[in-house]
Amino acid sequence: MVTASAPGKVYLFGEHAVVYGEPAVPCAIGLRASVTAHEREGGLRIRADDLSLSGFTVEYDGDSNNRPDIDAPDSLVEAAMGYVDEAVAQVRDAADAPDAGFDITIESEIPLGAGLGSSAAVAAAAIEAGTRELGVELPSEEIAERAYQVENTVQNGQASRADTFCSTMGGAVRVEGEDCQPIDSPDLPFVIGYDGGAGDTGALVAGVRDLRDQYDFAADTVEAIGDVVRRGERALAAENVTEIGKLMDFNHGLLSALGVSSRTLDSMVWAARNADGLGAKLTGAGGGGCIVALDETPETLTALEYTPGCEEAFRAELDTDGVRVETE
Ligand SMILES: Nc1ncnc2c1ncn2[C@@H]1O[C@H](COP(=O)(O)OP(=O)(O)O)[C@@H](O)[C@H]1O
Ligand SMILES: C[C@@](O)(CCOP(=O)(O)O)CC(=O)O
Ligand SMILES: [Mg+2]
Repeated sequence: MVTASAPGKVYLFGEHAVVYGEPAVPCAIGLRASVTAHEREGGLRIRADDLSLSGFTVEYDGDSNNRPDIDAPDSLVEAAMGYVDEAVAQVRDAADAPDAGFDITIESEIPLGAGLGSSAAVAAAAIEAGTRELGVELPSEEIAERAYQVENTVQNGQASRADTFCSTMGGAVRVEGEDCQPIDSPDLPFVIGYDGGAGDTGALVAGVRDLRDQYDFAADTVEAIGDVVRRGERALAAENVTEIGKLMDFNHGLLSALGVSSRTLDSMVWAARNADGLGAKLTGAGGGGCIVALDETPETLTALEYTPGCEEAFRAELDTDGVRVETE
């Protein structure tokens, strides 16, 4: 039996635009997902008590015609189980063990569908745990690449390597197309606001793609996000936190223009701005979930706690530890 864990992340800059080849800078944070894999005689049994479908436990054999019998719409169940299914497919492929069966248990501190990269963390941790359980040790680059394949399949061929590379490597990273690099970052005073909601990553990515196809100015907006990221990288290298904050504000405006913000995400961003934080933006796919702000003082955290629609506000730190084996 092997347990592996991987961190969630916030996007300092560049989500959505990264899907179209612009650069992005996500940063791993100290909230983790843990996956335990135990080899069994064929089939798959998955226990995922943190999964938001009313804490169900499912048992099924991995046959797509034989879905778990639970009281939730099929599309929701399929989207929810997709990441684990695909991660197990990657494990079987990597270990050249097409018939390997597993008991998988997932425990996670990362809110689901909230822009903190729970899917990437679950995928990376599941691939590490599953392959180790079969006696195969993958280099971290391969775990990242296989976790990306998981996201790309579940998001219908519309994913970037940003979340999965960040979760696998830890720390701050820069991703542009296939070019993925760890980068230096000062300790940034992240404050996260969470509205208790979730967005559907695949649908939000598809919405931006449609806008981009329909309007030149939407395509220009995606490119403008790329420009913000390039300026952001320079600010990060210069450890100019004030400039990083200003660019985060700009990045949020552009994401809003692309239709991926929401009333509560906007309220939380404005609460952070009114509290004189250094900058704030939604993180991840959007639609609902989390914003990330920068503030060294307690003001933003307090303001978010009093913002209608904000369910939880907390500080987070850059976590330099990527995917790791916890017990073997
Ligand atoms: N604790 C968990 N247990 C099982 N699956 C999980 C867990 N956390 C995340 N997942 C998977 O990740 C999906 C959410 O990923 P996504 O929509 O990309 O949002 P995000 O990555 O922003 O959290 C869930 O539907 C589920 O498939
Ligand atoms: C919108 C996107 O750029 C990030 C999605 O992040 P998350 O799954 O919401 O944490 C999609 C991607 O890069 O695959
Ligand atoms: Mg995700």
